[in-house]
Amino acid sequence: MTRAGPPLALTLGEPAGIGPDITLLAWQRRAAAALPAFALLASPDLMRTRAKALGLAVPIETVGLREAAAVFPRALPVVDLGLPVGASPGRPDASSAPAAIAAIDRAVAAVTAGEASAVVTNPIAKHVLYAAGFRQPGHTEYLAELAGRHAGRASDDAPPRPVMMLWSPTLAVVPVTIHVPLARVPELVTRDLIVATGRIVARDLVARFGIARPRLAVAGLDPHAGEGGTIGTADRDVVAPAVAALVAAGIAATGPLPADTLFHEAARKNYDAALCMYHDQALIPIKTLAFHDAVNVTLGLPFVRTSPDHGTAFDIAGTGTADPSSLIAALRLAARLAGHAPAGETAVA
Ligand SMILES: NC(=O)C1=CN([C@@H]2O[C@H](COP(=O)(O)OP(=O)(O)OC[C@H]3O[C@@H](n4cnc5c(N)ncnc54)[C@H](O)[C@@H]3O)[C@@H](O)[C@H]2O)C=CC1
Ligand SMILES: NCC(=O)COP(=O)(O)O
Repeated sequence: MTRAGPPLALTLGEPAGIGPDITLLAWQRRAAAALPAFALLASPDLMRTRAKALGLAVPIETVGLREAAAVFPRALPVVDLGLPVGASPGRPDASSAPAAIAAIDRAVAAVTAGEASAVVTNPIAKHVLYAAGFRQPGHTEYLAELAGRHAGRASDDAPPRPVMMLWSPTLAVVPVTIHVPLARVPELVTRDLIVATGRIVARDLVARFGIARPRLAVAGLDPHAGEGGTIGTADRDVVAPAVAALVAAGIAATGPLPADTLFHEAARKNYDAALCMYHDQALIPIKTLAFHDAVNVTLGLPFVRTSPDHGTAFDIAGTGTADPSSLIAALRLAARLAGHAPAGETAVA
């Protein structure tokens, strides 16, 4: 259960959602799940109130990041952000948005300074943060912005390009476009975007996941991958040239492949990750096959970030029915990708 090195930094997320619930439940299962030490960046009062409401006997200690790993075996270590958190379960309140954002900021500062080994985020409600002025579509893009800000102190490099991957032992998928309206997907799916995304995925599958020669399956955009240009031309004119460019770059990419037959059991044996053209093309299959095992991993960052695959689940927050499995998987995967696997576990692939 214990691990060497600094703790994982776990963010507050949306306090009216199930983030506090699954955090308490994950800590309770720390021994059975062989969890690495983590520190929650949140309000200790919020966590005490939620633990009481759920009837969970979870001791909560307010700590600094340096003490978190030592405290973790006996109590849930919480780093107090010192910001008000007023939302109650199932009733999001924009006044909590600054605390949710501050937790992400603090987690990135900690991992950049070596005080945390990786960032694990609890789910945020995007519309709540948008209402409070948050300008990025989600964590994925905001983490890249923060990484760029930290790097910017030392270099003039462009901010990193973040790539969302949903990973599970059963399937890994990458949405090439993420939180955009479906109507805009055809204009946003460009050859350059597919190639840049594929290159980052291939690089990080080698570097972080230890897959020597990753195989990428690239889904077509249109039905039957365009049926040779007779059901749309995007697959012939955009996706196929992108796959050719990836192959020319030495990456084992195939496609465009019809998306409707890409995810059945036999097909999944042919690739390590599927590049999909839009959010639901990627997330529907993995959430159907592996809702409680899948983890959201951001590739392309200079640090490790994982998250549960699900959202805030306002409908069940504070009821005691939230399942912490995906958060547990996210904590375990973060430790493994950061090179701090619990004893006996090293490989990810
Ligand atoms: N990484 C992140 O920050 C993410 C945030 N979201 C946000 O979550 C909010 C709600 O999104 P929805 O589409 O409703 O998806 P959701 O994942 O929050 O909920 C969908 C359904 O799954 C159930 N569910 C989710 N997680 C569960 C768990 N751990 N145990 C048991 N049941 C669970 C919920 O009760 C609900 O019925 C949105 O505002 C969205 O922006 C969504 C996905 C990821
Ligand atoms: N649907 C996935 C999702 O919303 C996760 O987004 P992010 O906050 O991790 O960028």
